[in-house]
Amino acid sequence: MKKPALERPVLLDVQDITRLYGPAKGCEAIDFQLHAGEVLGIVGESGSGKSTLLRVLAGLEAPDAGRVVYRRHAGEDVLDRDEAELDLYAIGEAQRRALLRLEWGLVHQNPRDGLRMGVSAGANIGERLMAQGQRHYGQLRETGQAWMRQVELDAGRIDDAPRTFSGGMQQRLQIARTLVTRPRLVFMDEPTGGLDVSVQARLLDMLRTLVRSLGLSVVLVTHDLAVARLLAHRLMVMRRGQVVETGLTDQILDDPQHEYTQLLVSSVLTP
Ligand SMILES: Nc1ncnc2c1ncn2[C@@H]1O[C@H](COP(=O)(O)OP(=O)(O)OP(=O)(O)O)[C@@H](O)[C@H]1O
Repeated sequence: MKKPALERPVLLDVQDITRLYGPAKGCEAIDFQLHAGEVLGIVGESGSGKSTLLRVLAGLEAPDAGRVVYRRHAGEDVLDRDEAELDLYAIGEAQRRALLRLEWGLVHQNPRDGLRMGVSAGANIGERLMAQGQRHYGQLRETGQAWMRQVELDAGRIDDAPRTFSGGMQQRLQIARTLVTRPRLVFMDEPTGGLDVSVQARLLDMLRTLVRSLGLSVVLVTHDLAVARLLAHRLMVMRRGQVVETGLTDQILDDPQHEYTQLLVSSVLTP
């Protein structure tokens, strides 16, 4: 049987991260650890600092203070102990970019930010594999089609450009493009935001299946508590740049302790 996530090794160690644009604007003194195979949901109302924190964690924006440490070989064969820990903003820009390309994945809210709209769906999926060194055209195409089926897209449209796809289809393609390389760590920013409710529900269902079957380690930002409930093992509630409460998802949503969390939860339950 699989170990519960909290007993597994730490993959990401976030230490006292601060990135402020002004008082209470951004994120302040954030500390947490993400374990391998765990989905951590960061929730809070608009402007609470979720996306700022995610950008810092995902290597896109340096913090004013604090460290983001990635334990690369957590739980696996450690071949190179020297490289077991990477301090995200102490390593060079080139190494950070390589990490993002080869070992991490990022799903943006808007698929346009994560896809190349003018090249084919197949090329979008194949590109990250090629960055990992795969060159065999037939295999890239086969993997592309297999992933299109996995995210419930018509594999016959592999040569079509994503700009000819609907918003929901584009988001599926972005997910396929991100997951095809089997990233060890995935960041998601409102992955179902901006879509129709019915499209959202199907996408969420698919995401949940993928997250479970691949045993993904995910940091998920969402303002939608239903999304958090369905995907996350653990939640971190943010308000005005600070964490006000953390805990197991069911505990937080069924028995919120902080006044702000109580308000968030009750605002969803009250019609
Ligand atoms: N690049 C920036 N320059 C100046 N202020 C910023 C910048 N990015 C974010 N902010 C401010 O920081 C605060 C937190 O924004 P952030 O986008 O992190 O919140 P959020 O919780 O993700 O909200 P939303 O769900 O609306 O995206 C907001 O007041 C925002 O205006």
